[in-house]
Amino acid sequence: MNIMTFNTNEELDQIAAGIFASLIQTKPSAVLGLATGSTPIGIYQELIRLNQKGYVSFKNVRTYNLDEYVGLPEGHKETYRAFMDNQLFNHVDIDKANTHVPNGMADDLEAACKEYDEALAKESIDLQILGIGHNGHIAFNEPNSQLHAGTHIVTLKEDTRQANARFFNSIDEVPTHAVTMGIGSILKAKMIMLVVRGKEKAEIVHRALTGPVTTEVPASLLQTHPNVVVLLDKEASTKFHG
Ligand SMILES: N[C@@H]1[C@@H](O)[C@H](O)[C@@H](COP(=O)(O)O)O[C@@H]1O
Repeated sequence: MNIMTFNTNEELDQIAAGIFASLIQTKPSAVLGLATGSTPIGIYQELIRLNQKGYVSFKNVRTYNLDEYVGLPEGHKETYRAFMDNQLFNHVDIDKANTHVPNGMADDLEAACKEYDEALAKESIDLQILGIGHNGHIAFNEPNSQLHAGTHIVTLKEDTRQANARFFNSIDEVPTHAVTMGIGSILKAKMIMLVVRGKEKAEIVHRALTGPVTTEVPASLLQTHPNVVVLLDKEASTKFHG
């Protein structure tokens, strides 16, 4: 596992976006696994800049997002579809038909999960970007005695809802459920980029990457993947330097 620490968020964003850009330059029809949350925003901004300057084109790129809230109405600004449109897709030359976000509004959510898995089964994600939750979750795979391999519906933990409440008017508006890609699909990606920022994540990222591999810390499963690059800001990296 390759762990890199950056003094500034700008440097982290540039290197991370550079890894995406060089993949797309060598493989214009690359398949990207994308994430939401505050962590990837700076990286997406850098990708927008590279796209607008003509260094990289998303014309033939296909994307699959990790997760989506259940029950938010279409167009709600906190749906992960709206997040992706606003933070990346609306600003680059990607064909929206090539962008995929799990459907959290389907009448039959189980069928929608199955459909997402069928689409994923036909693809091979070249590069998957991940953030980490305060409790060690990746996507919305919450700590548990067992984890799911495929796309499934999850009940969000209270601490996850609290952490995400900052994007809503109040905690009561934060959905109680989500649809998430499973750990199996995430680990199938050819390369995984885990990005972690901030001192409040220093402990959990250290535990996930150096502690026991356990479903109680879903990100610890990344230790079993052969090609993970970890990008940390200074504050998130403190436990690695003693
Ligand atoms: N489902 C998302 C995750 O994919 C994300 O990695 C995590 C961390 O979010 P942030 O980057 O805002 O700290 O929270 C959310 O719950």
